[in-house]
Amino acid sequence: MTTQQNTLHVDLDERSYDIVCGPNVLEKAGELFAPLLKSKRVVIVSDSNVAPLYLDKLCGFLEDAGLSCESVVLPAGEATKSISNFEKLLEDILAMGIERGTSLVALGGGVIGDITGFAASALLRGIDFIQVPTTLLSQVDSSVGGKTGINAKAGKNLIGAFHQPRLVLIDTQSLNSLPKRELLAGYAEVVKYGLLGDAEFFAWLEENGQALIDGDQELRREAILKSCAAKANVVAQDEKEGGVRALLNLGHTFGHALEKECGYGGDLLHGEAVSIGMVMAFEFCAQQGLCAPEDGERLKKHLVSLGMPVDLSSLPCQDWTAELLMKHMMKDKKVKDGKVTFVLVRAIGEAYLSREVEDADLKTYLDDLLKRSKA
Ligand SMILES: NC(=O)c1ccc[n+]([C@@H]2O[C@H](COP(=O)([O-])OP(=O)(O)OC[C@H]3O[C@@H](n4cnc5c(N)ncnc54)[C@H](O)[C@@H]3O)[C@@H](O)[C@H]2O)c1
Ligand SMILES: O=C(O)C(=O)C[C@@H](O)[C@H](O)[C@H](O)COP(=O)(O)O
Ligand SMILES: [Zn+2]
Repeated sequence: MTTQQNTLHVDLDERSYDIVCGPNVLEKAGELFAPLLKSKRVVIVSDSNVAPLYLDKLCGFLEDAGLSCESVVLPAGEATKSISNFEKLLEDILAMGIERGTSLVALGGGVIGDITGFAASALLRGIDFIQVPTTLLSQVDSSVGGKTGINAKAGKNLIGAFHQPRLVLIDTQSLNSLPKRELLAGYAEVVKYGLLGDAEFFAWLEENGQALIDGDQELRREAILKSCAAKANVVAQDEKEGGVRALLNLGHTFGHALEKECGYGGDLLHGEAVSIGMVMAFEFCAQQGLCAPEDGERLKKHLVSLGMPVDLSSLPCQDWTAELLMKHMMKDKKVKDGKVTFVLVRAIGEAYLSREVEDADLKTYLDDLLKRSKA
């Protein structure tokens, strides 16, 4: 069995950690976790889809290395990132009688990573956790960087903490069981790295995206490593999003507003919202004369060629208005003195932050978009 593995490093002083990526690296969980743990005890948090596939395997590898393994399994899906599920998760873990040396392990996608990391940040005033991401989205984005949290009635990810993992273990083989819709949703965050600062990577994705989605293991590994390296570099410069880290939010101010409006029940996945949100960012910039319209068209063409959503017309949730979406955008964590910080684009590979967007211009764009999507 191949275990060709690569290691990247997230450089954050005493909170630094490795990202270990490769096929079948799950088998190495015991030897990789053991030196990092403060005690031999780990609690694995997973979801109802992932647990039947990988929980026993992971536990087995940990037990082979002399570690003890308990688990909590949450329902699958975005709705799990709620205050009530968070409360239940904390109570369930506390009922196990954990100590400060106990570590949590997030085994699953971004939902499990986000809620588990947040639980780790809060339990006993902070315990360690390890990320074992099993979706493309979580392998290229959510497992790295320490943003943890849950959704609130007011909006997406509004309750949380920065809490870095001790290790990210990416077994690229786990993507073989991932449904195609989820793979494509994760691919949106891969495309994001090209758009925000690496036009060459975007061109590489235009060339290789289809084969990657179709299952080429080597291309997947390359794209995951490239994405993680880009994210690690940004996070090392700006751990708590005082500046440059906000670029990782390209497409998210629009995307999170759409997610909030669709509810968190699976009608619109996070990555799908990001796909549409990035196209909206390019369209808005083209309308404002900030970016050539051809760049947005090129982006759309690539996303459409893979079967990804690029506009609102296909979505089952359709009750939105420009005012409603703008109200949701005002809940964005990048709002300062009542103004949203937007991630805008000059071209593919050239994103920048702006607080100059006028409400009237945004409303004109959204009104026009909504009219087009209902036509
Ligand atoms: N913290 C961050 O920096 C960050 C970054 C990006 C996204 N996010 C968050 O991540 C979440 C989305 O993550 P996601 O797209 O991974 O969704 P997810 O965690 O809901 O996983 C998607 C679906 O795939 C299933 N699944 C996971 N791994 C599988 C596998 N290997 N085989 C079969 N099924 C599998 C899950 O059970 C779920 O049904 C959102 O809440 C988003 O806000 C956070
Ligand atoms: O890590 C970051 O920083 C990101 O913005 C990555 C995003 O892909 C991710 O969706 C993140 O959770 C959004 O952050 P938020 O602060 O807008 O909730
Ligand atoms: Zn995202």
